[in-house]
Amino acid sequence: MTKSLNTLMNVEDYKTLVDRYDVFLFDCDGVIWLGSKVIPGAKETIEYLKSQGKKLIFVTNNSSVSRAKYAEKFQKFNIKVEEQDIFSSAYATAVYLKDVISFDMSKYVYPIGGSGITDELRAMGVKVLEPHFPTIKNVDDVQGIVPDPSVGAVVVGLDVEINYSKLAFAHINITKSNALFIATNDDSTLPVQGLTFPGAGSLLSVLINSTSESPVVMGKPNQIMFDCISKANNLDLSRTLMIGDRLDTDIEFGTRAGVDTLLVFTGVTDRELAASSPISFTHSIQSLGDISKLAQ
Ligand SMILES: O=C(O)[C@H](O)[C@H](O)COP(=O)(O)O
Ligand SMILES: [Mg+2]
Repeated sequence: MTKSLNTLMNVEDYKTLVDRYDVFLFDCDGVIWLGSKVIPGAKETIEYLKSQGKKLIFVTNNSSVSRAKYAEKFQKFNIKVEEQDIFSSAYATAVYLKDVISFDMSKYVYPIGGSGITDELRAMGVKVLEPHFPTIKNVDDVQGIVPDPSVGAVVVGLDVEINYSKLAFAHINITKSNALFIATNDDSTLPVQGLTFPGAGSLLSVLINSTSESPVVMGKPNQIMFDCISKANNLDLSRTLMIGDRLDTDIEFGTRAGVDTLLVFTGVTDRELAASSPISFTHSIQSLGDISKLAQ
């Protein structure tokens, strides 16, 4: 017997949902947008929830840009979101280094990923290493990549410009410089318009395999992300809802935090996967945009 998807079907269901919660935690990729395309109705739903006095917080595992750049991305869709209401895995990484493990700030972090990691680390006073190794063109050049004792941590996130030199430098510092091995997130895939591509977790698997080390992972479903949110917001967990498209990150994140969850089918999860997965969720809905029917 396949499990019930508890799908919200009509405006009565949507109204009951909206009245039930005061705080809405939104995943971004696959819920609000797919790459550069906003999900139809998502903007209107966000505006409707704001008009109802709800607290909206955005929680993304995507470390490619900073919270400030995400606020600009929302603005591009004409959605006004304050930077302090956006929590990303890159920000959680910076908090972890500075406030959780008291990272040796005389050391550098070597980042594999987008500007989000560099910007958030630097904003927290963490030094970021500018790559100074050769981009190697053949296997004989690889000895030009040597451990750098000033590297105290390697941080790995989604990097659309990944290459062997970056992986080799990260590998040699994790294995020879005793550098901490940290991942912003380990999502296996990245949802784009109707497709999925290799995610941060798939890139990460190269280094997990080569170093035989397991990274400390910052993003959903891990506690550090929720600690960042609850430190900045006084949440009533019984009136908080986590909305996401991925079962093993978003839904698991909400469940571990003790809040209800709403699964959407506009990202990486379809009904078949949801029905067969052992991961349970409180409600499901085809799209976040459906809730905007309450505004009509
Ligand atoms: O590969 C990745 O990094 C993830 O697919 C992507 O970042 C997920 O972002 P989210 O759905 O948490 O906004
Ligand atoms: Mg997502």
